[in-house]
Amino acid sequence: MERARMAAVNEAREILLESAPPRPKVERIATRKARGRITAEPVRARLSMPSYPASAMDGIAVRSGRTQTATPETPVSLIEGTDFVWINTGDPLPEWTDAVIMVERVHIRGEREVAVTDPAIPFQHVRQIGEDVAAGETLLMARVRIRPVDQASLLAGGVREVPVLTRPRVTIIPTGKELVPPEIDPARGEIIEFNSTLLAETLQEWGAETRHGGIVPDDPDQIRRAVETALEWSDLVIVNAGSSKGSQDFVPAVLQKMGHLLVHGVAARPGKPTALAVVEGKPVLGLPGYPVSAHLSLEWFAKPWMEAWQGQETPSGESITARLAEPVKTRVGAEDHLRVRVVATPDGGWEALPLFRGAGATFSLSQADGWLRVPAETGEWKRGHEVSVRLSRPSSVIRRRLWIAGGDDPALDVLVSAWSEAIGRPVARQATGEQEAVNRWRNGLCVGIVLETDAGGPCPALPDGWDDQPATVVPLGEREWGWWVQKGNPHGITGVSDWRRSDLRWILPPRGYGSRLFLERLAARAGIPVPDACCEIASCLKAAAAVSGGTAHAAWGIRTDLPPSDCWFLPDTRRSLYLLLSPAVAKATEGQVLLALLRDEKVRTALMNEGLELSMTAGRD
Ligand SMILES: Nc1nc2c(c(=O)[nH]1)N[C@H]1C(S)=C(S)[C@@H](COP(=O)(O)OP(=O)(O)OC[C@H]3O[C@@H](n4cnc5c(N)ncnc54)[C@H](O)[C@@H]3O)O[C@H]1N2
Ligand code: MOO
Repeated sequence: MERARMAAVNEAREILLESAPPRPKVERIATRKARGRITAEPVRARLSMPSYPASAMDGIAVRSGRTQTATPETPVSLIEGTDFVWINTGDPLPEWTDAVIMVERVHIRGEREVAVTDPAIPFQHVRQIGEDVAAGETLLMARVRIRPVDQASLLAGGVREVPVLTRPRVTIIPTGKELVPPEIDPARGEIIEFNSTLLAETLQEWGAETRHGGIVPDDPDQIRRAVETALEWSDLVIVNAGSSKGSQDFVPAVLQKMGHLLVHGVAARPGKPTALAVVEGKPVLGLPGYPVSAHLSLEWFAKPWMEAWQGQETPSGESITARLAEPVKTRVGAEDHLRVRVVATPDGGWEALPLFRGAGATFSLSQADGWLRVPAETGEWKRGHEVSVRLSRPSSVIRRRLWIAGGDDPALDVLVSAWSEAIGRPVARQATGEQEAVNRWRNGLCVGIVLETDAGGPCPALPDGWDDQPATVVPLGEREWGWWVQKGNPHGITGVSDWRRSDLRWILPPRGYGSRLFLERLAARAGIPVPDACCEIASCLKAAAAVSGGTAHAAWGIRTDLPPSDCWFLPDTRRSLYLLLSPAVAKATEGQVLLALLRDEKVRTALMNEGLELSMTAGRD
């Protein structure tokens, strides 16, 4: 097989557009169904609007000349039928009249007689024929994306059908023997097939018509047949997964045989194993299987191709300038695309927090606020470096969002969600270590932090707020902490004393987290070193899931009913949770609403169902 070149993303995009240029056709469709479609040619009005001289006000239609001498001192008397007729907004003007006087300025004199005290100007309050739209006027130019206001003006001009570009037809073929449709719960070794939904819905947002080509196993003949079938209907075909170097990755070779493989591999992470081909003059994109890689690759190649089809850009997210909350390290030689969460800073700026980089992390795509592109030649950016972030959510939504930082506790999602609903503002929770939470608080990057202490112990030290006032401390309640082990506790784990054993793997909270500091103190007291964690995980649900899958024998976490049923919880200790609210927010309505929610029976029950044993004083000052 001839080896296709590894190309820079920009270069690969140009090769694709040159080798498989889009060929849109024209169709006429009902104006009423044309929202979002692109005009194929200029569209002219067929009719004038209004099509007759119409009254713009409720009142009387008159001959303006009859009213010229009217003043408050010398009113002019008018007789119905001869000098005026009553008329309503939108009514046609009788031919012998040329002006309308509003009813508020008309003085009733008798049953058929009125008086006016101001002269009417010719054509006052009269909408002329074609005043809005004149027949023959160009209402829309070619290559305009039709909006509801455009549909209205087309219909006003009598244009019931409009010539538009056909929508590009795209078939998506997911490949992989491990894939099962989303309707089926996967068995071990199976994966829910969700990429085709991600790709199809995104393409539809950009204006494509999509079809699902059905899940195809990793078999060159079946992939080839699926592509052949798809090409009969489609303008563009996407084959998803099987584009890398595994023993089952047949897509590039199949495309090479069917047509011309233009590019295999782009200098970008994620998204590297992208294959671009032309078959029967149509583009066929082999997108990587990982969802983040597929999502990015779709943006790099399918989007510009669709933009070329439509002759215009697809509306896309804003770009902002943010400071990095952490240093970023990447390998030079390929551009990197990082998902980031964005936090508004008190000085009106933005901070960007890079998220987990795994290309399989679908959830982080949904959590992210935007993308950070690190150029191929950049290896490192320091904390505080100014970067450009392309947002995937409106900046106005991000700016209004309130943050709570601190250890991970799924019960808090109940509270945060109820709070967000009650105040009509987005609220987000960020799992961080204790020190990091306090730092974020001091820098005004969060309105509250959650800290834990020994049950019954004193309140946590009160860090000063960034406005140097003490925090409002809200005791939330107690939590049972312990070890998540495999069902039946086959390794007879009892707790910290087992840290001496060499046959066990442990998942511990990350360094600096309150729960980790607690374990470190426990170990020091018992004179045992903290073991090397096989992994450090902040989320107790993720930690328990990893234990159930056999990654580790035990994970430290809180009791909750949510983890997988094939895990057991061994209770160990009780810890208290405190919410520290910023002085400004505690005093404001937002804070008062939060305290009221903590007294609300429904919210209290929901929190207790999540395993948080609420303090009697939670929410009371
Ligand atoms: N030895 C190497 N291994 C890998 C390389 C490499 O260069 N050398 N590249 C890695 C990179 S980078 C990527 S990205 C992946 C992409 O590989 P494929 O395109 O061959 O995709 P698969 O291996 O078939 O799948 C990856 C992953 O994604 C899941 N998947 C696939 N399709 C779907 C779908 N429709 N919905 C949901 N999830 C899907 C699949 O089950 C796998 O878990 O290769 C690396 N390997
Ligand atoms: O390039 Mo792959 O797309 O990182 O995961």
